[in-house]
Amino acid sequence: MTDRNLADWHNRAALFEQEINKAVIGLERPVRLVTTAIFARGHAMLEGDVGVGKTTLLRAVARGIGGAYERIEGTIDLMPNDLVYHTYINEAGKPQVDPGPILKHGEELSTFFFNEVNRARPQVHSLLLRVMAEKSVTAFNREHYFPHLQVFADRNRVEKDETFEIPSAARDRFMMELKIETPEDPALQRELMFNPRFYDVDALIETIQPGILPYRELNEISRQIQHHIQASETLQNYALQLWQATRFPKNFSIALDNVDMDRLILAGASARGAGMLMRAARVTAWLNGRTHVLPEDIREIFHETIAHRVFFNPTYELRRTLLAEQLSQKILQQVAAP
Ligand SMILES: Nc1ncnc2c1ncn2[C@@H]1O[C@H](COP(=O)(O)OP(=O)(O)OP(=O)(O)O)[C@@H](O)[C@H]1O
Repeated sequence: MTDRNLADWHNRAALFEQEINKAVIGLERPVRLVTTAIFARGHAMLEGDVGVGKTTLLRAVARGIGGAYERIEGTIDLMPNDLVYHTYINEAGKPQVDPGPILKHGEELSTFFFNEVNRARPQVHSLLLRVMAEKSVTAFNREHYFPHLQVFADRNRVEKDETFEIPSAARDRFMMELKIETPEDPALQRELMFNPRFYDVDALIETIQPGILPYRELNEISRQIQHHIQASETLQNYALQLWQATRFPKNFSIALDNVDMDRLILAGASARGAGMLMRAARVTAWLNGRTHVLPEDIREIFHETIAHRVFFNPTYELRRTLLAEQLSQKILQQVAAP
């Protein structure tokens, strides 16, 4: 792949973001983060209330990259097999087995949206984990591969009844956790409320130019970006310090109000998490038009790639969202950028 190719992909990425921002409004930052995850080939957890545009965003993404899109609802009675196949009585009155949402598009599956993932049972989470990590499942006596698959999940954060928290290991496999919120700008709120364009999602998605980022080429372009975008030794030292600060915040004089810093952290970010931080930072540098990562590229994606990997003592877990935000902020404040 040549520099010209990368430059061409850079233009395509800009067009892609522009098109997605036509379908969902006021979500420029989440759209940038999702674009980053796409080029870093990472899965993402979306956090947001109902009806804030998550499905619209992901359908727009699927149209922008091409390939097949599937969405599944997490429910308490969902079984792992429901993802793989479904059985029913066909018109001839005979039992029939059809491939389920994961299998039915084969290698064309590019975007899989697991809505309300915390309503599904742990057995379902473990299947999802395997699909995310290995991009394959075993079914009908053979292995099925999904080399272009990217998983997006959404966690219902309003209702906690009958929910199953995603285990730490599963959360670590998500490259990012990002917030999707209703825009605060009154002009955008007026648009969403009164412009009929936003009432019909199917028509809205149709307006997006299809296949701007051909999904079959994303793995290769992602590899090229990781090789092409440099991280100097000084930058590496900075990134290492940030990682250490998630493990031993006290060593960096990080203190949060009303928190015993000796007890806050059960485990800091994993090595996988630290690697994902740099993968995302390289893509951010590339999207920002650079050939070298700068501290600001890391800072741009630090919270979304790292906060969900830091495990708090159970006494602090209840206040996780707030504490995680404060911790990220303090780390970025206290670790001196070169
Ligand atoms: N920021 C936004 N930009 C464009 N449309 C939006 C936005 N927020 C909400 N909508 C509109 O609100 C409706 C619901 O959006 P959508 O189905 O994408 O939400 P959701 O977050 O996936 O909700 P749920 O979790 O209930 O499925 C759609 O008609 C969508 O066009």
